[in-house]
Amino acid sequence: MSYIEIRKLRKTYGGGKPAIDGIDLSIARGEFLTLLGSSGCGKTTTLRCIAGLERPDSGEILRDGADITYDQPAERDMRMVFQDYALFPNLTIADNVAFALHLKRHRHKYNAAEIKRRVGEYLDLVHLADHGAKKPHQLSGGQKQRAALARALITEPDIVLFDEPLGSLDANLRKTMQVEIKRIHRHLGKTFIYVTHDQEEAMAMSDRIVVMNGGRVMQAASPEEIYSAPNCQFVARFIDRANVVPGTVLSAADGKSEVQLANGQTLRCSSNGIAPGAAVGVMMRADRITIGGKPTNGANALKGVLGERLFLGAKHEFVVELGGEAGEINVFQQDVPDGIGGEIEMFISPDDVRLLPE
Ligand SMILES: Nc1ncnc2c1ncn2[C@@H]1O[C@H](COP(=O)(O)OP(=O)(O)OP(=O)(O)O)[C@@H](O)[C@H]1O
Repeated sequence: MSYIEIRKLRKTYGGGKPAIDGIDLSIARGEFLTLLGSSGCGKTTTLRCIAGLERPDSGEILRDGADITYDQPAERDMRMVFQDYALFPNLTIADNVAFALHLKRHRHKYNAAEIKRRVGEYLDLVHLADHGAKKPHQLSGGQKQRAALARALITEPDIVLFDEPLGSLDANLRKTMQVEIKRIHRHLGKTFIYVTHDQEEAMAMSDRIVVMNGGRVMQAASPEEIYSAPNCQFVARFIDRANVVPGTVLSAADGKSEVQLANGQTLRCSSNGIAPGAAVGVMMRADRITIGGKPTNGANALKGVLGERLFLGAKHEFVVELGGEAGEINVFQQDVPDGIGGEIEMFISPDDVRLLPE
């Protein structure tokens, strides 16, 4: 039995379409789980139902097998970290962090000396030891989010919920805070449930990612699996904009297939259980395709016309026109091949060609 079990959770606001439409999820104790999807897909609603801030219409949420679906938020031993920090502007950072320890349900556990010691410990954990006496307006965005994190962690909740906590920080600070949150997760070993629309952030931080769309779970798997073995075209495209070219399966035997792309070229790949004759999306990650050079043993060859080149720093992104209904694909490569505007040859291993059902 997993730690948190969510079954057929549904929530509709007003009379419209369901915000979440039958969410099933199992979450292990100590896991770092990320709900990932574009705006409006139901991530925040799912998180708020787990926190008890929203009442689902139906379905259930179990914790260690006990039904907590309609428990009050304060009874859940969970704390939430929000994008806008929600710090009290008139209190010092130390008093903000200490705040929860003064609440009725925690008050009996701590005397003044213990509160001071704990506040010091948690300010230290988030690298704010020297900022306890300041007011929130004297801190940067990243420091405010660290203070909010310390405030959430100080009561040692079993589950910490994050709703786009880094959404208002610039790109560099986001990266630093991602590393910090990951470090704190490893250090504390608590269950972290994290919401973001940023797939890079989800990939970098999570033990497991739940890709959501239209109020439903599309795939729940490790970042590696979501990246290399998406279960549908939506997930493939959502994660790092995979190339998905229309094609038809020509043959399938012994787990191996041949697929014809919409421009007539054929590729070898694994069959992924899809029968001959089926229309499929053929996924090829941009970083698994090589333009030019010598093919490795058994690689597929593919022809196209080399188009735009975008310099991305560590690599280039090339747009290659495959022709006909096959459209364009993107290829990541460090070096710049000859022949922009001309026909080129590309190579991809059969293991890197994945068939996805229509
Ligand atoms: N309080 C509310 N009243 C009415 N509709 C709501 C409310 N909260 C969310 N919704 C709607 O429910 C759907 C899911 O919203 P939700 O906030 O869960 O999505 P999200 O994936 O977290 O999106 P975002 O990243 O934009 O926050 C959306 O269509 C949204 O407009």
